[in-house]
Amino acid sequence: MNIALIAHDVKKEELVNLVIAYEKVFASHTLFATGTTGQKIAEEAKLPVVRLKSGPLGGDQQIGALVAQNEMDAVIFLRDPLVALAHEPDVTALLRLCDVQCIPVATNIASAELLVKALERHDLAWRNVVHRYRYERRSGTEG
Ligand SMILES: O=C(CO)COP(=O)(O)O
Repeated sequence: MNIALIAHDVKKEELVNLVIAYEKVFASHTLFATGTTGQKIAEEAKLPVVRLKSGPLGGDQQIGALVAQNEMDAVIFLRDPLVALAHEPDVTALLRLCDVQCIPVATNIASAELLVKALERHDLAWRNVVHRYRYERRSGTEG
């Protein structure tokens, strides 16, 4: 599964701690993250992360593009609910695309933990069907 991890500055430590606490679960997936979040996860949780641009520089939009292409299976986005950000439109667009594609998205640590437990139980295994279908269409091997 492809999992996107994003956290605003006041929430980065919470997200890193979540990744460390559920390291075994996260280690069995491909992790994507916005720039600074990804750097912290790589350094502190010692897991490989595909790092995209920093959120304010377009990283949220890059993850949004992956969601739009149905390539992202879950998004954990720990937002700071108490400040307005210059790139708020990018944040809103990403969350909207998750709703468009019906991609599970957690925006606080409580729902993030439920999502990780669902991953641990393989509740999202049906997404492999989506990936296989996309692969077959690309390679022209569909039946
Ligand atoms: O701003 C962000 C998401 O909107 C997060 O970006 P960084 O991970 O680069 O701090």
